[in-house]
Amino acid sequence: TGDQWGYGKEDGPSAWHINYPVALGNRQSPIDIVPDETTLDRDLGPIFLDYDSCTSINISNNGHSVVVEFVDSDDRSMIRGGPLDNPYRLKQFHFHWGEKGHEGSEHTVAGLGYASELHLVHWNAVKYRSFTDAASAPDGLAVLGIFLETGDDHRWLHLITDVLFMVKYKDSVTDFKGFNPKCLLPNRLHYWTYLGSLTTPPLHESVTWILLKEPIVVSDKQLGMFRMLLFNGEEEDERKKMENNFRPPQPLNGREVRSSN
Ligand SMILES: NS(=O)(=O)c1ccc(S(=O)(=O)c2ccccc2)s1
Ligand SMILES: [Zn+2]
Repeated sequence: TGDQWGYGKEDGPSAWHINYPVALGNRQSPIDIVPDETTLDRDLGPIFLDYDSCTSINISNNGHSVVVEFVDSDDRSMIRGGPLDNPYRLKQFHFHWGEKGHEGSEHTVAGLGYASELHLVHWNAVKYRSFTDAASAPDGLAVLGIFLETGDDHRWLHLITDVLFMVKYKDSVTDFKGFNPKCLLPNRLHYWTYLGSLTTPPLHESVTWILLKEPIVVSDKQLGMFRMLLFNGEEEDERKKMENNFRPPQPLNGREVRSSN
């Protein structure tokens, strides 16, 4: 089946173009954000996150990351404003991270990576009738990216790290209800935005990226819990720690990166 990609030497980002030629496209993600080269756009309004009625369903290990899924059959958890012409529905969030003491974010800022990056994936349910249809449309997805840097314990991240042992193996899933991702936002919602793609196969060029400038702080210990996860399934002999599940920055190809104030 198509899902034979990974982050190793043989199946990693440099090989993805073989099965996913769009990997060599002109609006690929992530990118290096160079703040001095972004365009301050005064017409860019604030983003609004209406997550108060959000309904988380489960948390799972898909062999590439740990994913929390949400009910997206109505407009109960939305992102709107900023660069978006429509409100977009929250579908899932997941993380990317490195190995102990090394970088792990996907986007970089002036060449510097963060320890990890959280992606909240939303889809345009106004224009498209399903997530799948939206996922391959140029204005189908909006991903809110939040950088994680290491420091003190994050007061709410333990709600996630406490259950990671339940999803240690690929294709494991467990109930995860009542989690509101609002608790993972930084204080200020200033952002950069640009048109890009999924950062994993199928690499669809369907994402309006909204990257918050202010990182959240998590502890090394909390981030270390993510590395207890495995890329492989329980039935496999090999035990590969899930870490370094990030794609490196891709060519900007002349794209504009806009900055809210
Ligand atoms: N890292 S990222 O936020 O860019 C990202 C990669 C894959 C997804 S998806 O699982 O939503 C998805 C979306 C469309 C097709 C298949 C999976 S989101
Ligand atoms: Zn991601």
